[in-house]
Amino acid sequence: MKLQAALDTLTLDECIKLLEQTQGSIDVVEVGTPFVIEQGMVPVRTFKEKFPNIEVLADAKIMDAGKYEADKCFDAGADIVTVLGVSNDATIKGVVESAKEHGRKVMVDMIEVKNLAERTKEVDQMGVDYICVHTAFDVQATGKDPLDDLKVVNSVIKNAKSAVAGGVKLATIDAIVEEGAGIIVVGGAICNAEDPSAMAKEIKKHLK
Ligand SMILES: O=C([C@H](O)CO)[C@H](O)[C@H](O)COP(=O)(O)O
Repeated sequence: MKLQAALDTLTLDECIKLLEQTQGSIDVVEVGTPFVIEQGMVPVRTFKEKFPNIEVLADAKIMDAGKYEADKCFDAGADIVTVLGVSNDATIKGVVESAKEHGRKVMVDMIEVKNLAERTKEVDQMGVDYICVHTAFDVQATGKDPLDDLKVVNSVIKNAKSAVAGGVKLATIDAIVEEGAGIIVVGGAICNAEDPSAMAKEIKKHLK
């Protein structure tokens, strides 16, 4: 069970400080979508160079031109790239092809997938590594959390590992750990904490 820190709002210097102070706690560092929009692949290259033992995930949320866009992320040093589960199968297969060529991994983000069980079964046949349930940031305010979706995915998944994202925090981590997931993604609960490093270490203690 890995802890993925989703770095969406910190500066590059703040991220580096966090990773230096938490060595051993953060297994996967996510260059979040807002960070990619702001700085492209610069953080991916920087993290890979400075922290070769931490896996780097580029949260590109690819929706089209799967192979072409995934190539860009993997060439920059990403170990894992995200593609949206609502994308066409051809897009997901393109990302998988790129990952196989580079010897890297694919996470399918199931954000806003309506037919979750059905789509999970389909995507699970495409050679992807992780299938991630994800309560959208814009939906979290309604009180929805990703635990029920995680149960759905865990009940049908056969090949890939599950992952979970969307408002995960200290108060909800134990129920998620109990349900089980290959990767637990935590963003705001770490980045917005008074002491992000201490929070990352505390959350890591709850993982199996
Ligand atoms: O992917 C994310 C979101 O769509 C914004 O780009 C976040 O990284 C992901 O949801 C984890 O962050 P938190 O929900 O704040 O834990």
